[in-house]
Order: sequence, then structure tokens, then C-alpha cells
Amino acid sequence: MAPSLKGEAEYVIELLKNIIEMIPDAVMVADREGKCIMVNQAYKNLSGLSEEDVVGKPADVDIAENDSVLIKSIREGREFSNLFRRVGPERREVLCSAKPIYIRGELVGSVGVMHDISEIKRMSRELELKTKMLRNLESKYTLDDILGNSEKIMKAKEEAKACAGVSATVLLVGESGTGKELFAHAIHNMSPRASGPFVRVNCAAINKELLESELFGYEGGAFTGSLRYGKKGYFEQADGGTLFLDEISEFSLPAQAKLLRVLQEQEVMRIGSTVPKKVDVRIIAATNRNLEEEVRKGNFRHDLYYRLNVVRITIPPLRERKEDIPLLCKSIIKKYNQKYGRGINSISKKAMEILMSYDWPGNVRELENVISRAMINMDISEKEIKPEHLPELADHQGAMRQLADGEIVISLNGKTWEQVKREFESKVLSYFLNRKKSKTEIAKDLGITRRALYKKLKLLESSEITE
Ligand SMILES: Nc1ncnc2c1ncn2[C@@H]1O[C@H](COP(=O)(O)OP(=O)(O)OP(=O)(O)O)[C@@H](O)[C@H]1O
Repeated sequence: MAPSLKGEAEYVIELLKNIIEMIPDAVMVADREGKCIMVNQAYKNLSGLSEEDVVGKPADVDIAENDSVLIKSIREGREFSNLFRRVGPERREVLCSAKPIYIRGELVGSVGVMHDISEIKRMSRELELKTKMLRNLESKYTLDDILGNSEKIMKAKEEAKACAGVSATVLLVGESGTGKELFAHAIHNMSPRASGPFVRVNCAAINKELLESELFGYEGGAFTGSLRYGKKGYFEQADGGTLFLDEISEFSLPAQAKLLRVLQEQEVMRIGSTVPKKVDVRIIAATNRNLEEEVRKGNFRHDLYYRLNVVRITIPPLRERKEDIPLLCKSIIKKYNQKYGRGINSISKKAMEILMSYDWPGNVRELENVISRAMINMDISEKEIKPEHLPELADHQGAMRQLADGEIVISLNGKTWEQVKREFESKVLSYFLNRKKSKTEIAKDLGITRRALYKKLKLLESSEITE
């Protein structure tokens, strides 16, 4: 007997179900109202949802973020490919494609396919982290990279050489851009720890709330959002080598207390652990602030200050060693000739006079920036830097003054737009976080959503590594 019309429809649906079951990708079919009418096993595995959770419900029932691609394709009557979405209770990251279904020219629904990309994303995040870590762990500079023959820089270099052999803590003091980081690398490279790791932590850029877990690490599942197998802190990463704490004055008082304990005990305790771990780490700290003043104001612990200040090396500002400017210029020109494929070979007398009469508040970093900008301003045939190529040198004299509460200062010298933006955001957020305001209050004060605030904190946290 020939099947009835109803029987035929059931037969076709059963056939269709069997076909989509065989597809390894997650599939969902929706009717013209945008209601889900069918899903396959791969969909259930991927989304973590059952047939009852979705069939007969609007097709966006599974979407944790954004809109449904199936509904979108019905609404707009066209195909969409590889749109990023998060689905199901676990917010799995997927790429969705959907196509409207037309029968005899009439739109009757849509079919969507999802590819799980959570694993790829996880792997690429891990790779990014490892690359970042590798960049962090390599020490690049030696004493020969610190240019200058002036008495002051030679003295600082001598002091660096003298302290390299011992494991004493070193405090590098100097204005921004004077070369403190270069010195830290050079000391590490001259020390018996040279083959060990060199880990730099930019204490100003790191999110204060995460500082502790970043420094000391944590055990698996120590807090919401932590990695399943735990994480090594910077101290453990630097074991057998050097930990460079840049901009140490940015440490909050509670973090200072913890740091002091680690320095005294030479052991760290991961968050969530009760077992201390011995670490053999040499600390080099740097600051461009007057730490004695910070101690006096109660912003920096005096006991930590004494522990850090075992060997103190003062890096002179460029204005106190102007005789080094020609040598530095020569090396900068060589570097940018290679970078830009240029053949510039000199600086005119007049241009050099301008460079020598300027005070360089941004120090060597600013000098490098000025020379590289001059080189960009030159015609390809020009070989000599002249006054007209030099960017205008601002007058910073008299700009130093005590800051009032809520004021921040950003030095623009020698920094890229991105660096300035990051420093600005970091200082604003540090200001609020140091006042122990809740995230909700901070977001309210700044007139941004909590989500936007978290995003900024996360971005800053990931940019704490040297560029
Ligand atoms: N004596 C020097 N010889 C050659 N290059 C130098 C010297 N001093 C600084 N530089 C260069 O100037 C730039 C800034 O140096 P560095 O980052 O070490 O300064 P810093 O004191 O750590 O600055 P900040 O306090 O802002 O972190 C770098 O590009 C560095 O290579």
C-alpha cells in the first residue's frame, strides 16, 4: 500500500534526522518562525544542551552572547559564514554558519552548522603566553650596550660590574629613559646566573589585584578563573636567575609586605598552597621615584626599602652627561639606517648644538625618538641631519612640581601613542585601585561599565611584559 501523505512526511523527516546524525559538525535546523526543529548528536555534545532544552524553542535559546545566526539568516533571507558566537551553559566558542531553506521559492526555515573553536583558542592563548614568557625570560643586553664615556656613566658601569658577581639585591635609581632596564640586563649577564632566566615585571602595568598571584603563583582551582593546574609565579619562573622588579614604588603596601617576607625567607607560597617552596632568586629593583620620600610619606615600607637598597646604583640623567650625546646619536643613526634602509652618516654642527643645549627630560629614550623622527623627515638623498629635520623640542623646564591627589603625570617623551595610552590607563586605574574602591564604584566613577573596566584591567595585565 502506498504511504499516506502524513506517513510520507514522517518518512522524510526520519530520513533527514538520520542524515544529519551522520554529520560530525553540530547542526541545528529552524522553522520559518525561527524555532528550533531539529539538532544532531554533535550539536548536543558541543552545546551541552539536550533536545528538550532546544527543540520547539527559539533558535537563540543556546546563545550565551550575541544573536542567533539561524534567525539572522531567516530574517535577512541570506547566508552567513563563520560568525563567532558563544553557546550553551559553558559558553563554548564556536563559528556559526547558516543558510536559509527555500522550498519552491518560499522561505521555510534555516539550517546552521557550528564548529567548535574553543580548543584552538585555548591552544593559541597558551602559545601566546609561552611566547610572551620566552620574550620575558631572555636577557638581551650586556655592559657593552650601555653607551657613554662620561665619568658618571662609567662610574655606574663600574658599580654594576662590581656587584654582578655577588647575589646582593640591587636598587637602580634613575629618571625614566636613563637605561635602568639595560643595566638590569647587563648585571644579570655578568653574573654567575647569566645562564638562568631573567624575568622582568613592570610593577606599574600589572593589575594590582593580580599582582600577588602573578608574583607568587597559585595552586589549581585556587580561585574563580584560575587555571586548572595552577600557575608558576614570577619568583618560581626566575628560580636560579634574576627577577627585575621595574617601577617598584608602584607596589601596594600589602604587596610590599608579601615581597618582604619572600626576600627574608627566600621561599614562596603559592596562593591556595600550604607548602612553601625554596627559590633562589636575585632581585634587581628599579625606580624613577624618590623612594626615601615615599618612605617618609608612608607609601613605601622602610624595612623593604632597606632590604632593596643593599647595592644602590644611580643612573645619571642625560643632561648630566651631555658629552655622551654624539656617541649615542651615532649608534642610534646606525640602528635606524638598518631599520629604515637609509644611508645617513652625520649630524650638522648646528643640529648638534641644538641637541647639546636641550635638557632631555625623557633621557636616552627621548634622544632616540628625536633622532629617528628626524630621519623620517629627511629626503632619501639627504645624508646629514640638519636643524630643519629635528622635531620641535619642548620646554619642560619648570614643569616639575608636587602632584595633588587625583593628578597624574604622563611623560610623552620618546613614547609611542600606544605606550602613552597604556601608561595613562594604567595610572588612572592604579589611582583608583590603590584607594581600595570596589570595581563597581570605580566603573561608576569613570562612567564605564564593569565589563569595560575588566577588559581594560585584563589588557593592562597582559601588557606588563617588555615590548
Ligand atoms: N647608555 C645607553 N646606551 C644606549 N642606549 C641606551 C642607554 N640608556 C638608555 N638607552 C636606550 O634608551 C631606551 C630606554 O632605556 P630603558 O628602558 O633601559 O630606560 P629605563 O630607565 O628603564 O626607563 P623607564 O624608567 O621608563 O622604564 C632604550 O631604548 C635603551 O636601549
